[in-house]
Amino acid sequence: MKLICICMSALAVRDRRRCGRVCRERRAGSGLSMGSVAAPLRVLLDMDGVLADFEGAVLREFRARFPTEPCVELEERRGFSVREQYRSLREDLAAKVASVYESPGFFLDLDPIPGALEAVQEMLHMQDTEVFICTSPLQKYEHCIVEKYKWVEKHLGPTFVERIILTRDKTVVAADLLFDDKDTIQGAEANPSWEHILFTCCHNRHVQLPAPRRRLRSWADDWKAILESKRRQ
Ligand SMILES: Cc1cn([C@H]2C[C@H](O)[C@@H](COP(=O)(O)O)O2)c(=O)[nH]c1=O
Ligand SMILES: [Mg+2]
Repeated sequence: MKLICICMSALAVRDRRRCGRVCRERRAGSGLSMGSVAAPLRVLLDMDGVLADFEGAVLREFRARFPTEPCVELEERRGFSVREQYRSLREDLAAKVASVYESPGFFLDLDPIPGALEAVQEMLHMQDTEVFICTSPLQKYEHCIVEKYKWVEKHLGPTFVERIILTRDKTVVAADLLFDDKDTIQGAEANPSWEHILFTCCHNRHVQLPAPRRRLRSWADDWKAILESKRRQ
């Protein structure tokens, strides 16, 4: 059953969030009460590192363009920023690795993460579930932005393009869940409405998550159980 709160007519983000929580509490209880109806579970999916293989492509293209330079193997990746890890190898390698992911065609040609496209399609067709892609463009955004749109159209179809949220600050987007490979997500909103599920990627494998934070190890892991547990909250 689809959930829409009557009090949601006030479209302010904070109101929508409060409303969602109230509705879920009521769903878990004995039934709906006057003034509220069921609201869908809203899921945000990050793109790079969750749907699209940014890290694999950086390494492959870096090796192709700079075959004599040292590089960082995926097993050696630590920390979100590939640029900073290359800088720690040698200062000038930061600009070289940036030139790889800032090149035209880089974002369009990213391979899908195994199982991601199938999971997204399945999620999209789940009842009481809204799926959006929530992705951050590079600061040097010339090719990145249009290629992210084209990637979604190519791999998920033109209607999914309507579901892209492009923002440098994901904390201000209202949702129930955010699947993202970045271990720390900060922004203007100190208490985002979503629960961040850390999607395992080469650079965050070694991060120890404090309870009650949760991970999804891959798209073969039980993402449906995470959605269902959130619905029950
Ligand atoms: C240096 C560096 C940059 N990125 C970029 C790639 C994307 O433009 C954003 C993250 O996008 P997402 O869809 O929110 O994952 O930052 C990166 O991912 N890793 C890096 O090391
Ligand atoms: Mg990411």
